[in-house]
Amino acid sequence: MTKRHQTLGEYIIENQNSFKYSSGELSKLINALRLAAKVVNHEVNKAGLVDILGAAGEVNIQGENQQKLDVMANNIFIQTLRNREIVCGIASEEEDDYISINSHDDNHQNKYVVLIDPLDGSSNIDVNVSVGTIFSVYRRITPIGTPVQMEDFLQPGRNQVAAGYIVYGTSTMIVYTTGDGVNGFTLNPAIGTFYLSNPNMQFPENGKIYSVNEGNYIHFPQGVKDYIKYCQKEEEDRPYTSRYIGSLVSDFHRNMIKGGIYMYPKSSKAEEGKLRLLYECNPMAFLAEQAGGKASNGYQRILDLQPTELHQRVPFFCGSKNMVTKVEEFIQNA
Ligand SMILES: O=P(O)(O)OC[C@H]1O[C@](O)(COP(=O)(O)O)[C@@H](O)[C@@H]1O
Ligand SMILES: [Mg+2]
Ligand SMILES: [Mg+2]
Repeated sequence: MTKRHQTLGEYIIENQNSFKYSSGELSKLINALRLAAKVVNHEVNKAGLVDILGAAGEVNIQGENQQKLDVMANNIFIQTLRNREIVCGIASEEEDDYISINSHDDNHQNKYVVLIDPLDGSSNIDVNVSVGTIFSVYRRITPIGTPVQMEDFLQPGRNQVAAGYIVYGTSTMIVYTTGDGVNGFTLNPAIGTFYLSNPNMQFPENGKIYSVNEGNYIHFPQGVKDYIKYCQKEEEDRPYTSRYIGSLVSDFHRNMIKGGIYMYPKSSKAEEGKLRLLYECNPMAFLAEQAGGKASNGYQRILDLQPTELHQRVPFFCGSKNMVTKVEEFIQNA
């Protein structure tokens, strides 16, 4: 007799008291993200049938051509969080500036800010390869009763109270942490319910997979080049396998299950790399550490970096603890 998996709704209720600020608000917030995830999942699944593939015709603050699904996912997450009236501010990869949201009593009573990458892996949208959504949640640090400020968003990653991602792949999953381990829930599309499928997810300390866009190899710093050569060498448990989907969420998810490292280094083409600290690196770093893994910019723990801008980029090395330590050694000794 198969064990009935707990639903996400049941899990949220059962565990809300283990959250140190427990007041039910964070549970409402996770529930709102769950709803938005289902709506986006529905759109992603039928993307080829309706006119939501391709570019939207706008360029976002990153200088990237926004895809129609980037814009759609952005609108769905922002609208759903706004409607639930539990956040005082939202920042998104697809929005130039943060959005201030007032509580229904017009008195700025909401406590949480959310930072999102509404559609991660945009280059894979049109080619039916898995994509995702990434979210990061903080308690505001400016006084309740006043409008949200930029400093509420520019907090170091270690202050996150929740983080997670949704992967729209062969199955749709929501994977998140509230600082008490990482759990994965799979959507049963027939009934629209997420079930606990991957309790207490853990990064193996060592792995045999490295994920990096080797097309940029000649532009990488010497230490990174040396580490890639180390991964490819016929020696001990190597060579490792190269796997790169080109969607951070999907590469991270695979590496967390099988053991591996994801790297988006700086290069002579991109001084700070490509990934955004606030809504890509910080949430994935929080998840990684909660799952026994590690995340660094090559020199420093990602979660200890002090953000200075909403859309700043940082070099990113994340995954199995011993693999991240190894690449740091190569970078720092180069
Ligand atoms: O094509 P590249 O340069 O290898 O970049 C791929 C990386 O960029 C990203 O697509 C950036 O995220 P967005 O799609 O949200 O902009 C990551 O998901 C992925 O790992
Ligand atoms: Mg992204
Ligand atoms: Mg994106």
